[in-house]
Amino acid sequence: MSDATTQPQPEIRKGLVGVYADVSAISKVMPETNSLTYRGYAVQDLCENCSFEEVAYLLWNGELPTRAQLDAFRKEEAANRALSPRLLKAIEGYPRDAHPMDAIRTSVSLMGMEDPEVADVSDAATRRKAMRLLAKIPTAIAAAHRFSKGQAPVPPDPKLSFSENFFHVVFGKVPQPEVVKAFDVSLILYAEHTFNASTFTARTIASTGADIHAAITGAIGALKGPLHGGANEAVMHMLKEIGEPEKAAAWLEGKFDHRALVMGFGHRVYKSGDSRVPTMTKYAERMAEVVGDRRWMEISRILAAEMLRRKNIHPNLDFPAGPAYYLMGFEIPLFTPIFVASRITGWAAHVLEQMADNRLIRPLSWYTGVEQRPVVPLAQRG
Ligand SMILES: CC(=O)SCCNC(=O)CCNC(=O)[C@H](O)C(C)(C)COP(=O)(O)OP(=O)(O)OC[C@H]1O[C@@H](n2cnc3c(N)ncnc32)[C@H](O)[C@@H]1OP(=O)(O)O
Ligand SMILES: O=C([O-])CC(=O)C(=O)O
Repeated sequence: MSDATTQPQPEIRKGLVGVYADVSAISKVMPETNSLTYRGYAVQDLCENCSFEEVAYLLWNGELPTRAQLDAFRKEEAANRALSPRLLKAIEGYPRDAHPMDAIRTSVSLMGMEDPEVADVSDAATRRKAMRLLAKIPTAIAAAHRFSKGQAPVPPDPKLSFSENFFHVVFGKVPQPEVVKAFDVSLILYAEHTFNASTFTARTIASTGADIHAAITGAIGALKGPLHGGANEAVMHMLKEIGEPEKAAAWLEGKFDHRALVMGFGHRVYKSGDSRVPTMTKYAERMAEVVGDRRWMEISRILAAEMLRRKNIHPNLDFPAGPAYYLMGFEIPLFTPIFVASRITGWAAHVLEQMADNRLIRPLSWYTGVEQRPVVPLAQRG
């Protein structure tokens, strides 16, 4: 019998809208004030005063590092950046046209098979594995990207900061400090955001007792979707499709006519503005000045104003991040992998938190299918 024939249907919150699934001490989203804190620090404050490495340390340890703690953290991260020759060879063998998100998902899965502590799900081993993932993910993203273009990978440089090294492994050079700072800020803004879909995926996988590589592989799969992390790529495709500021309003009107989604707008939790957008927009504007191309920010400005006026919908972080990465010189398919390189910090913090006080995540479904019925043997099914 279907559940519906025996009992009244309980309240079902489709998409788990508004459901508190657990407690967490990592970050807090306050939609009523459009604000976000990591371990009690406002994200804007962290962006102006800290490096991405300090924020990674904060997310994993609960406190900002002292100078000595930061030096040790940086040293360990830098020392773990290289990939094994076997992993590099596997990456070289990926299909040339594979999406970089599929490539990094597969690379993280392979890192798990190679990791000497893969089966150890203790807190200490999971922290060491999180560090190895943080360090190796940029190298793996860049290697797949370069192989796909017929270029040799650039070995990571342990003397460079996390953000400098990201540019180094992708392009073979580090841009001016202003560009590196804008990139570092984007990583801080992308690092953590409570129980979003990919983080919840990571926690669900960790709740089964599986290891962090399994959890992060699943999280990357969840992040790829255009309703989540994939939106930063979709935003840039949209801006390029519009092409010129004069065409933005008419283009949007066409979307309204078809009730289509406009990428980079809307959010499950923030309904009156994403806390991270003003900071990211400021740095995207700086990139437009550095590059001397205001077109994308001008189109963005018109879209944001019209979306607000016509639909009362605000942009989310992916909206300014897309053009910022484009202006920094990244190819569009690298945008969501950059999100991975940052969010590994938040994901790992949640995996550790889930493991520290675990209960298997297993909700219920309300059955609405056909009534129970006998199996008709194959010979009698016609
Ligand atoms: C880093 C991140 O992951 S941020 C999210 C990135 N994703 C995107 O930018 C994709 C575009 N946005 C969306 O698809 C949605 O806003 C989501 C998935 C982010 C949030 O979805 P929900 O919380 O389910 O929003 P919900 O569907 O309730 O939206 C309320 C109304 O606004 C509309 N709406 C929401 N976002 C958009 C949008 N981007 N374009 C047009 N209309 C929108 C919905 O259609 C809905 O209208 P209705 O009441 O007439 O049906
Ligand atoms: O919180 C969400 O649902 C999506 C988001 O903004 C993020 O993961 O950064």
